[in-house]
Amino acid sequence: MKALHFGAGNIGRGFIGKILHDNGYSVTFADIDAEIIDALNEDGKYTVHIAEEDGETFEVTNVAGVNTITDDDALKTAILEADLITTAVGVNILPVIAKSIAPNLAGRGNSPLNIIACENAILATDTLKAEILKHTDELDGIGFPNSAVDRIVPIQKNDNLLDVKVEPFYEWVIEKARWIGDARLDGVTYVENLIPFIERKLFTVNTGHAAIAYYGKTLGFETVSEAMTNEKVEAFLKDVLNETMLYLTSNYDFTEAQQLSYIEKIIARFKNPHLSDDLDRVGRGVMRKLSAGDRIMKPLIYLEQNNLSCNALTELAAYALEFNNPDDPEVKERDEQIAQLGMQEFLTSHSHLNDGLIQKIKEYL
Ligand SMILES: NC(=O)C1=CN([C@@H]2O[C@H](COP(=O)(O)OP(=O)(O)OC[C@H]3O[C@@H](n4cnc5c(N)ncnc54)[C@H](O)[C@@H]3O)[C@@H](O)[C@H]2O)C=CC1
Ligand SMILES: O=P(O)(O)OC[C@H]1O[C@](O)(CO)[C@@H](O)[C@@H]1O
Repeated sequence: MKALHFGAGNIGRGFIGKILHDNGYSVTFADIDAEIIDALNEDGKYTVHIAEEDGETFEVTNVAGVNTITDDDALKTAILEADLITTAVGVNILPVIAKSIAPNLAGRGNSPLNIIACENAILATDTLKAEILKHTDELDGIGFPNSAVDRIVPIQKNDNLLDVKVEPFYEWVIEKARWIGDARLDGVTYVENLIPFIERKLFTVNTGHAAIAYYGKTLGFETVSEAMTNEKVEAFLKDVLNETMLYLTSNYDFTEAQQLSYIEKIIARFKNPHLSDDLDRVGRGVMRKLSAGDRIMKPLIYLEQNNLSCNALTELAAYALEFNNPDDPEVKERDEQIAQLGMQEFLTSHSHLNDGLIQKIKEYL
């Protein structure tokens, strides 16, 4: 069985690649990073290290690379032969990936193919499919299940370029009804209704992480585990997660007790001393994280509209507006837009906030 995975980065190698390998797939990674692609082709394998006391290591073998900029023919072959295509490139890159995939779908045989976007966004596979449909309508026999992926894999530098250190926990949830074919993946949970799982993950793990990153930076911390030693950071994190719990328990069947237990496990993951995760990585892509459907604004808008408590999320929005990382191009974009439009118009057009909420955020700035 053959899989083609776009994005040979942290999640690609440390999570998706490992699961696919464990399921007997040979995995071809497609990426623009020539160094990584060359290393994959030279070594044909890499090692995944589990970040815990006496953590195990796992060899991921039978891997190869395709350079999406220079290897058109190899990319076409990989798409034609694939039983499964996955991505972990960043949701903003999906339109670019769609352009690489679409023209190569014609000519596939009748064997089942599933295409899955593994990004931190709600229904990212739908986004990818809509982009592919802009270039082709030959999608017969292709499944497009949405999915939710959860495993913390920090940016890292290892002696071997391909090796990757990951936290022990992982969860990959896939929409059952849209999966084509009988061959299911082990290590993956298939569900009828994915939305509650995606939102629970996005508005707990990712909103929580954003709270640590954006508030932790204001206190001078550099990494998540460092920031989590500070009582004020942990208290703020819990306030934020109590508010997203209100959102989640109001919209889905999760009980408060279930959500509190989920939160407790996630806070323990954030405290993992064997992982060094930069606050700058966790806060990256600030325009995306300030957008209306993402981890801060979606629960905030709902809670405010329903007169539910949302002070901590309001404060978090203010920290996100002040987050400073000169290496994040979206920080520059945010600042340019705020300078051009003014804060009021920026939050109205980009984050879809009403005047009352904007006023409350301004009180924290
Ligand atoms: N790192 C983490 O802990 C988690 C990340 N995610 C999500 O997974 C996705 C990837 O994140 P990471 O692996 O951390 O990022 P990363 O930056 O380590 O990897 C992304 C890879 O995509 C490649 N890429 C960029 N443009 C491309 C293109 N046009 N064609 C092919 N490859 C291209 C990059 O060269 C890079 O190797 C993001 O959507 C992120 O939100 C989800 C869960 C956990
Ligand atoms: O990858 P994004 O969406 O920029 O956000 C970083 C977040 O994603 C993760 O990498 C994994 O869920 C978290 O570590 C963090 O909350």
